[in-house]
Amino acid sequence: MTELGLLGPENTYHDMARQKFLPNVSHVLFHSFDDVFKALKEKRIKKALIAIKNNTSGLVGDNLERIKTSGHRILEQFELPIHLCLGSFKAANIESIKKIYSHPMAIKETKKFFVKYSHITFISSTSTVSAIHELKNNREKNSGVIASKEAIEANDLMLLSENIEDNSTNSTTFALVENA
Ligand SMILES: O=C(O)C(=O)Cc1ccccc1
Repeated sequence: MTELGLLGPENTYHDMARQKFLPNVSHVLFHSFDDVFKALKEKRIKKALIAIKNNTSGLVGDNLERIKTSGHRILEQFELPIHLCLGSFKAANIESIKKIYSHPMAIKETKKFFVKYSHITFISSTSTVSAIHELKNNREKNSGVIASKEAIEANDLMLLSENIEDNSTNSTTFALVENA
């Protein structure tokens, strides 16, 4: 059985938390929180690393509620500073961006930054890195993503703006959860 399951693909904030706090632990990356919870319930993974709350934007979906109602045990909690960046497929300036893909938490944590760009439509993805993949697959010129600098650079996108999080102390708490 694999030791740990978490939200992927490679270079999500979950993956960055894993690298920082649980390096050298065998792991498998899943496409959605639903898939992580399912694998934990079916005992395909021993533990899961799941984001539960952000210090300014509050709860991460219903993850904490799901952990509690499933009777899973929280073994440890880790806090990761979250710095968000704006990336695009082609060199562009922010004024030309019409559509932005990202995970709902990343969209929430940059709301103030985008207030003056009221023409932008936001589209939810299952993770910041899935958002990058959608953008790349569609080869969309006037679209952007909100993701980490690491994920934007690893996927060869243009970095348009760094540290766009509304709160400079932005951080997320990740729970290490065991199927109990
Ligand atoms: O989409 C990701 O990269 C995640 O790991 C989920 C997430 C998104 C934004 C802040 C914290 C976690």
